Amino acid sequence: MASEIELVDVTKHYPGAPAPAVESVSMTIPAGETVVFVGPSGCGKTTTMRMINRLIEPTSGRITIDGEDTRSLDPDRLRRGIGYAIQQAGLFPHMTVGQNVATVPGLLGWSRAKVAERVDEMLDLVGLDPAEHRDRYPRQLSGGQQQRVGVARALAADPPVLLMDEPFGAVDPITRGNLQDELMRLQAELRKTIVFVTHDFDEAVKLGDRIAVLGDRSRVLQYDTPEAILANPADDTVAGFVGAGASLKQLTLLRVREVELGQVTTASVTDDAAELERKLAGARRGFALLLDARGRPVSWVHARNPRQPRPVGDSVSLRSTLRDALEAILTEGGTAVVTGGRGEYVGVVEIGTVMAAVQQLREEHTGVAG
Ligand SMILES: Nc1ncnc2c1ncn2[C@@H]1O[C@H](COP(=O)(O)OP(=O)(O)OP(=O)(O)O)[C@@H](O)[C@H]1O
Repeated sequence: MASEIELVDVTKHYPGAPAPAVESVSMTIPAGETVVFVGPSGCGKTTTMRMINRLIEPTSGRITIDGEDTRSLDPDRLRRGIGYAIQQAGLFPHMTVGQNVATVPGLLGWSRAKVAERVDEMLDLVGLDPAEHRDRYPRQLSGGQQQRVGVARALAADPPVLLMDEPFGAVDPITRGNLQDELMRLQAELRKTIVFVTHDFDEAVKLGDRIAVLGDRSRVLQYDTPEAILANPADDTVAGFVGAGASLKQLTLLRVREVELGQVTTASVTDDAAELERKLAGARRGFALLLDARGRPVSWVHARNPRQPRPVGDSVSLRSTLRDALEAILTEGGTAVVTGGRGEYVGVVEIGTVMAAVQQLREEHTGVAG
């Protein structure tokens, strides 16, 4: 279940402030997509997001959820239908993890049994063992675990919309990466409409189906897919925000399975010396990849020096990103070996393939934007 959100000419002018914090923002957030608001500090991301659940009342303009004007709804009722997760989880410190997750179901008057069942289901969903964590207090959890509980609480009443304001801002980079992966896994299953605020463009690229790059007063500088924004930033401000390394970031969006794999000559570890020599003589580039009896890559062998094979180091799978493939190409000396589901050799990626993929993305998106 997911809902479309529409903002029409939405403005927020805080009382006494010389200028509006958000001015005349219009955008449609499609049902079931993750839209990331990204922009510099103070540009109005949080204000824009909080107007959706009316934690902040717009000064003017209209916000609808599935066509229904949010002003026509009771604010408390509206908020119970919208999950909300914030930086440092915002858990109630004097309540247990279980009680925190149970907040909205409790307000909605669910039976005790149904609430208890839901709490365990949610903790499980975010990767926390319910028996172990249910009765702890937030201070007894790590930062990353607290964020997980924050996400579990936001999802507890199965809301069609989820607002997330820098939810992973306060944890170390590795935990942050793990939490991002978890959110992507959850979203692939749940398909909520998620509005996610961050000032980290890389996080936006990773999580967003679309990114809204916001400028001063939440002006929408560009609203598009990560691929399109990386390939073709709308203006210099967006380009500055995309930052250095746009091509490398593009490579994180492409998977090895999406490009055409090359092939190298292969031989088997069970081949005798004569057979190996014959194969090497026929090898176009003077080397072959040795596979074990189950077809898994073992080592490289050169015609020049067939008795001294070099073990295959870094290989990638079909699910790996092209950025991982590039890393393997660089460490392996020109060719990344690609393996399938059972670790078997399926092909190779070479530098030309990677360059062609980036080039093609650029051409596609220049075409669209022009
Ligand atoms: N309650 C308030 N009263 C007056 N001004 C406010 C209030 N809340 C925010 N502002 C101002 O509105 C502007 C936008 O703030 P907002 O928090 O929406 O930006 P943001 O993009 O989310 O920033 P950050 O990334 O730093 O969290 C800022 O100039 C801020 O000072």
